[in-house]
Amino acid sequence: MWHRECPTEGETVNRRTGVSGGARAAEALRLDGVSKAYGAAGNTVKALDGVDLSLPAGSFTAVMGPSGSGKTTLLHCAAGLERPDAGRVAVDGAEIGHGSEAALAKFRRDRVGFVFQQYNLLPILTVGQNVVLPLKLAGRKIDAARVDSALRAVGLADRTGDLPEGLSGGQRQRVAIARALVTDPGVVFADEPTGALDLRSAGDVLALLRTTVREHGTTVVMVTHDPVAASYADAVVFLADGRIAGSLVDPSVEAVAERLVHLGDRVDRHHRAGV
Ligand SMILES: Nc1ncnc2c1ncn2[C@@H]1O[C@H](COP(=O)(O)OP(=O)(O)OP(=O)(O)O)[C@@H](O)[C@H]1O
Repeated sequence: MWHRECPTEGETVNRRTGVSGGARAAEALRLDGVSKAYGAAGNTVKALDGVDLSLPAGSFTAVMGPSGSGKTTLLHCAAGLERPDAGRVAVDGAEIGHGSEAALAKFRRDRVGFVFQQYNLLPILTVGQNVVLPLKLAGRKIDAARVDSALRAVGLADRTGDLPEGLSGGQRQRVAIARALVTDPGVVFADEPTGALDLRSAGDVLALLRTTVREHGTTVVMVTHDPVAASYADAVVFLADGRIAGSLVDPSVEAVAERLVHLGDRVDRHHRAGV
């Protein structure tokens, strides 16, 4: 979809953990003709309409668009949380198949990380236990050094034994980022990760995501409504009416805001015209 210097095959292999083995694809995420509709026959909403997208490994992409344009549906289909009606999705070179729910769950556990607006930490587990959870669920070896390294990366190594309730919103989101990173996923999907945070904590979380991409070669795809949040990304992909409506590389806040206004105009015109 957009281009920047793309690492060669295998170059990003576990740069974060320094663990060798298992080449990483140069293309972190690929969608070909992905469509998804909701509702019963005769009353369907086309949430995604033939979306093609290709994102390089080690990139930070924001997905933006008017309300109802399909951002969350795109994220869910790309992350294997929902099955598209048509088209193909590949994460880190592996296609999400048409297998069972269990196969889809395994795909998610092995290949993707999630960061949600409301953090989704388990309140009865400590910070360390929350971060270790994806490794446990994936049946992987519980590597204390890996958990420690993920918590150090987000600046919370000294809070391992604390419960989430003792942390601020920004700190909880940083724990959620550590939890997303601990399995070294092909792509981290973040849905409005700063939506519940004050400006300063939001800035910290966005800077952390950007550092993770820059220094560790992680690939991040973030849905946001906020042009300031989007300006932290390498590129913005715009959606309108379930279709890709353009992209912006090295986005400034002003350029993003301007595009959004025009997308809104376009959607209004479509609706007025009954399209
Ligand atoms: N589970 C569902 N059942 C029915 N319709 C749905 C469902 N999920 C999404 N839709 C519809 O699909 C379209 C796209 O929704 P989606 O949530 O992907 O948009 P969005 O861009 O993320 O919106 P927002 O910015 O408001 O969160 C909307 O018209 C929405 O009403």
